[in-house]
Amino acid sequence: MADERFEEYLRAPRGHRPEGARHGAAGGAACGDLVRVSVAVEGDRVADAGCDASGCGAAQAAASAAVELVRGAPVLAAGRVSAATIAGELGGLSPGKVHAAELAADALHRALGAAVRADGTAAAVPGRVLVAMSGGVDSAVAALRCGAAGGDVVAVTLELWASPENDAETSCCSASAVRHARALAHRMGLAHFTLDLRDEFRAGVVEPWLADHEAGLTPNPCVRCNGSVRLDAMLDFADRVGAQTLATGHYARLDGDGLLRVAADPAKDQSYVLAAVPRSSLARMRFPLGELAKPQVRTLAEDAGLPVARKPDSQDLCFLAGTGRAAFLARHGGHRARPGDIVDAAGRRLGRHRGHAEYTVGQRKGLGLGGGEPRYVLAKDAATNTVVVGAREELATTRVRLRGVRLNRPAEEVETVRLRYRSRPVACRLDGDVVELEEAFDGAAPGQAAVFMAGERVLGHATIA
Ligand SMILES: Nc1ncnc2c1ncn2[C@@H]1O[C@H](COP(=O)(O)OP(=O)(O)OP(=O)(O)O)[C@@H](O)[C@H]1O
Repeated sequence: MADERFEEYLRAPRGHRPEGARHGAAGGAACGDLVRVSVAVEGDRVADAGCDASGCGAAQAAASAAVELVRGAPVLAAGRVSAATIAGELGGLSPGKVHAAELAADALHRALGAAVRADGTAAAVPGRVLVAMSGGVDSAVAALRCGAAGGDVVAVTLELWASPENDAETSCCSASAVRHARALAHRMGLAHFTLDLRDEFRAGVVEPWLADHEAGLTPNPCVRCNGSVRLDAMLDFADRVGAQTLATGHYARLDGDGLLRVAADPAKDQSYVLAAVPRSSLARMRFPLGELAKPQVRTLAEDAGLPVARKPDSQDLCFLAGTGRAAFLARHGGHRARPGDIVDAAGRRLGRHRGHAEYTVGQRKGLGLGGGEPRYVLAKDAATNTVVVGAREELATTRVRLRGVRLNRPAEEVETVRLRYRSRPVACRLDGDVVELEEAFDGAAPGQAAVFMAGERVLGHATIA
């Protein structure tokens, strides 16, 4: 029986390209199998689907099975089709051939995500919530909590950046992070969609980050990404699957009047990196972890039997994982590490640096200046390619110039400012594009976000000039 179904799919491949379809591919030279799936979406259904595959018979049969499973189905049902569903449709696959079902699922989900993003429309369904699932424990528990609260949960994962040298787990055929997240969502019984935001992420986050480094700044790409790239894309996608709200695994809270508020667990608080999210977007967002501490989140995951309960937290910028900042700058920015002088505030030459972009204001280690008094980076001058260093006291500042000030409340209401992620708020007075600090702050770095607070509430943000 199993063989019959396999043979039937092999004999009659679903090999056409429907009009208006979006395409997704998986596989390639590295594994010898290539699967392409095409999906056309109208409203909230898969109007038509087709495929073409080359390589082993299993890949061809799996592609046709994937097509058969989604053709005419509601998009949410298509979002539940997993590699296991495809293998099941073929009557089961031997361990050596499961790879074919995984390729077909990857190609299907690339096509499906693109088609729903471009052409999907759905009436808002009360209680439906789109959950941003990265494959980590936080967003998985966010999804659990939405479900426990009666939500009709749909999951989405963004493919933001994939290159072999910084995604150590990238399989031969697909970004493994997306595949993990999909497997987790399916295990939780959720429909899952993949959004390919690689172009937007490169243009809107990575390129500006590279340019800011060249200009001698210390950018915070997460603030920019949340503020204008990934949340926008997911909110738009939420509309297309009938979800009125978007939940994430960020540690933050929302105030009664729609402003952002710090998380109950100060050690995990992420309100700083969400500070640039417009109020209109916040109105549609939910942060189900805002009242929880990380150990509680892990316990909830364990109780639910989630395999990611003990998964370590991500430590670095998502696109830097597995590679160093300097190597990334060199490879992607065409950044030529031009050595230059390390000088003191009076311009005296104290040593050489490897390239100013590799240093950050406030840095002490790695300056290679030998013994003596500890020295800190005070400033970087891209024009003269110098790094200025000095004693710790010289880092201290009480007046910070800003650009791009955005406020949700009058400036007079601002009580404190945070000048770096994870730094504590400093009492201040905001006056136009200058913030006067009531106590000195060490190492305000041009390019970082300044986040204005009143008590626990986030009132606005700017960039340190
Ligand atoms: N690639 C992605 N696709 C979809 N959502 C994402 C993605 N990356 C992050 N998110 C969302 O943003 C939240 C915060 O992202 P962050 O990078 O801080 O993850 P995290 O704290 O490691 O969370 P997690 O444990 O869920 O990975 C995540 O919990 C998730 O909701």
